[in-house]
Amino acid sequence: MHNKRIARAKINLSLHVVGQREDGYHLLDSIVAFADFGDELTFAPAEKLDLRISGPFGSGLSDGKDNLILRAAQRLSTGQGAQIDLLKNLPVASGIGGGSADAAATLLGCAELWRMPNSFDFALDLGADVPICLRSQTLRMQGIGDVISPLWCLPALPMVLVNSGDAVSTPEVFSRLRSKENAPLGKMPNAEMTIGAAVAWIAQQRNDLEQAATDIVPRIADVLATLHGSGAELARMSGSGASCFGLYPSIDAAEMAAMEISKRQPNWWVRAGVLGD
Ligand SMILES: C[C@@](CO)(OP(=O)(O)O)[C@H](O)COP(=O)(O)OP(=O)(O)OC[C@H]1O[C@@H](n2ccc(N)nc2=O)[C@H](O)[C@@H]1O
Ligand SMILES: Nc1ncnc2c1ncn2[C@@H]1O[C@H](COP(=O)(O)OP(=O)(O)O)[C@@H](O)[C@H]1O
Repeated sequence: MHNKRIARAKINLSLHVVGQREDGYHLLDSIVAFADFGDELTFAPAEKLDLRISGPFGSGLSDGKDNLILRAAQRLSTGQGAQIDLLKNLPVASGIGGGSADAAATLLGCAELWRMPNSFDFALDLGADVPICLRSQTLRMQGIGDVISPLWCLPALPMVLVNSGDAVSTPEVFSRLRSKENAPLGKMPNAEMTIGAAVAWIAQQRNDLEQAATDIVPRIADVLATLHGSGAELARMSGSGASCFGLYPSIDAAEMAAMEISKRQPNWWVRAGVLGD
């Protein structure tokens, strides 16, 4: 009856802002991949909906109705309850979609517990990143997150993810963006690439939110410089920040770099892992 899910961290390998809708939401063109680590959620039968939170980033996160987990469960429930336990391993409000990944894991976990079909046409209302987190696979995201296409050309990518402890508000970053109409993603290769070719192609793309986020949190520039200094072949911010990732030629190189960064910056959150399906 119980079930357990990993809400994998989402990384925007590139994020182009290509326009703005009349309701203020920005149109994106983004390549998204998922890490092999994330928050851990368990779902068990219960009379009512209840959420318990633990883990390194659990304190300060509300376990009330505003938590995306309870919002997702409430939206799906037709009266059923569940005991949901969250081990919050991912930093909050950090551009890696932890809240959206938790919401997506909750929809899947509760649907299994309640023997309901996996059909969540309301997912986008919970957050722009929830539909992609339901897929948790490498993909291209367009529109505001509602247009999703699979991507086969990227190999598994060794990476290090770093957060300096600075939370950034997504709406604030978007509101500071100077140019709202930028070039879309470059032409996509149609055959699977080597790690080197993939990194070279990703390097030609951009994160259009990086400058606006760095204006709010100047330390993002230090995080990027540290990743470059640790041997990353590419370093970039994810989402609206402030987490940044580096890509490396091998998992050994990524693990060595993570150890080196942790030694130099013991207060930063640093994780080595692999991005891909
Ligand atoms: C920017 C992205 C890129 O993957 O990632 P994060 O930085 O959040 O991880 C996402 O689009 C974020 O998705 P999500 O965090 O679910 O956003 P939402 O809760 O729907 O939106 C929060 C607010 O951000 C702004 N917003 C969000 C998405 C978008 N395409 N345009 C926007 O202008 C709006 O002001 C909105 O009210
Ligand atoms: N389960 C949850 N995990 C993380 N954040 C949550 C959750 N529920 C609600 N939130 C709220 O959602 C906002 C965005 O959080 P998050 O998804 O971590 O950001 P981002 O997409 O930038 O990584 C935060 O301000 C946080 O307070």
